[in-house]
Amino acid sequence: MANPTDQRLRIAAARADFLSSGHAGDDAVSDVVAASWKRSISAGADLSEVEATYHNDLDTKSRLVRCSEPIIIRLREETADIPLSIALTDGKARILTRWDTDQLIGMMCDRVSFAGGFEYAETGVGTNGVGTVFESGGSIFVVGPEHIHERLQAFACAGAPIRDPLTRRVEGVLDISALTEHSSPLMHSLVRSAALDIERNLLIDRSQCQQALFETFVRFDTRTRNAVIAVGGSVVMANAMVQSLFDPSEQQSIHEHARYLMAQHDRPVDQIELLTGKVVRMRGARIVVGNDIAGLVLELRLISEAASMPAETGAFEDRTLPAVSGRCGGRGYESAASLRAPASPISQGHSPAWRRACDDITEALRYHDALLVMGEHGTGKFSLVAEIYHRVNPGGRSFAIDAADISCDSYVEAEEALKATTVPTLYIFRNIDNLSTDGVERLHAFLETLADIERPAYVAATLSEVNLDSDLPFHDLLIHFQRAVTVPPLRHRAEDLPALVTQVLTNIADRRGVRVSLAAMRVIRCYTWPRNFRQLDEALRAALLRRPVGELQPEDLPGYCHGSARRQLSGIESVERDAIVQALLDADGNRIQAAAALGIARSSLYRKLKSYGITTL
Ligand SMILES: Nc1ncnc2c1ncn2[C@@H]1O[C@H](COP(=O)(O)OP(=O)(O)OP(=O)(O)O)[C@@H](O)[C@H]1O
Repeated sequence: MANPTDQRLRIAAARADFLSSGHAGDDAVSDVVAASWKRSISAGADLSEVEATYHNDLDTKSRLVRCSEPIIIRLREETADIPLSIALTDGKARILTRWDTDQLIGMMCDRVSFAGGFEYAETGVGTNGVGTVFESGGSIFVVGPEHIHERLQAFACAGAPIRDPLTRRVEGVLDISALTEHSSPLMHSLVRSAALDIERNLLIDRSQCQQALFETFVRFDTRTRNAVIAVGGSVVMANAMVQSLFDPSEQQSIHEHARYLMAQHDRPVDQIELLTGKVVRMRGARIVVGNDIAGLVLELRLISEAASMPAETGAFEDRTLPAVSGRCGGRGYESAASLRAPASPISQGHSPAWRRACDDITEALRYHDALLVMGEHGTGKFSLVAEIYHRVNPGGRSFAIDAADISCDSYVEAEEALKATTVPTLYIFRNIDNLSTDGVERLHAFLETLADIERPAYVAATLSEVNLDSDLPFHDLLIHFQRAVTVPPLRHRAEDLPALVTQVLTNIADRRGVRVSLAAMRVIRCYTWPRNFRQLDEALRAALLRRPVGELQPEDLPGYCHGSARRQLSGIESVERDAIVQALLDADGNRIQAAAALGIARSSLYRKLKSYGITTL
């Protein structure tokens, strides 16, 4: 066996050859290292400057950190005599925590930005004990000149992937780094066995979540004769009463609604009407383990067997969308002709959360309660309130006033005109979370005047739920409202989606014979639609440009529909995701061909597919 110094000299020579000729030589370095050098160079890594990007949005209290901590503490104790740095990264090669057994190695690591918050992906830093693990999918020991980057050559780094025990997805990397003169091949074994121990802890933690869910389910089940369900992750449990009271499609709707409640902040208490007319009251508990929501256990009471569905037709014949929309900015008022009414009533829909929102809005308008309508952008908050109002008050009028208009000077004039209306009128203030302090004061004064005048006035305001936890000025207005309703996002209306797609298609391609194929509908169902109706509308319009008549296919839909990434993608990421979707479509879904066409390693392609949530191709 060659001594370590000779071996490092051979590697240094191979690296120099590679940099001048592009070939890694025959056997001085392993195939994994040679492939990493090639990737690093083609990614354009600068070999003289460490380009580790800094991130300040890391989750340092994650399940991974929690499960890793005891193992890392043990590792630190076992290696206390050797100058080492032990680092843990998240699933994007970003360093979450680093522990040093010696000050000097800590300082050396700081100098090359191997520290909390920095990203050690191959694209920025070249071959290393973190990024190369993500690219190769396996553990690695990178010593001295095997680092393609000059400034990392003083180090020896052993890295091992930490996989989720059930999905096998790489959740992070455990890395042990030392100066080359202090390194030993044992570092590689140490890091692998510690990573396995962390995986074991992840498994125990997951089963703790399931255990907590199961125990709460059993507790509920023993203290009641009612139906009880538990949902969490991929688990669904139900007692015998659920089976005898509800058929499979009703159970499906209940599960869907339970998952919706799980994502809400309020106590899980609700009453819903199922498609079959059964009215179900649900009340339960959210199970939290550490920072994670493990699931929801609900006790279900059947309130009535076949309550009639709220009238959706008939009374709707003379429905008009907002009769008048107030606009200011020098243009005075204009008719709401631009607010195009969908071909059929918006309030039609069978998802329990949607039915619930419709019923609550109807009730609030009947009782003249000032109403806050919350939900994501584009869920149809405004259109729904306007539609229900015109159904409840067939002769009534409505004014829609946007936050931006309240903040502008000509609002004073608009305000006077609004107050002069004598017929029953609904005032809908849109997106009040966007109001400035000045706008809030104006609206506050207007709402106070409205409360004093003696004529039928209805008030509703829309806002985006994400801003509820903020300290934005609109909070001062909340005293004017008696009721709050949440309009669910499209992704929580799975059973309504086919009808909604048809509705949007009818709006935009009225008389053309256009349908959506089953495969395209599958893609639409899988996507999360963060901008809801507006995005669905855009996606279907884009699809119609590709196929103006006939049956829309998956490939007609924009690239992003093929992913389910929940996070907001940057501009570059969106371009990359679209290129990947196109390459996969061109290659008929063949990953090897698509990777070759894109010029990236197959492992990189798989990683990107996961990161962008591309699953339907
Ligand atoms: N059921 C539906 N079918 C078809 N189109 C709909 C439906 N509901 C809403 N839309 C359309 O979706 C778009 C967004 O609706 P709306 O403005 O009512 O949503 P919003 O939640 O108030 O949005 P924002 O929060 O962004 O103000 C509108 O163009 C509207 O016509």
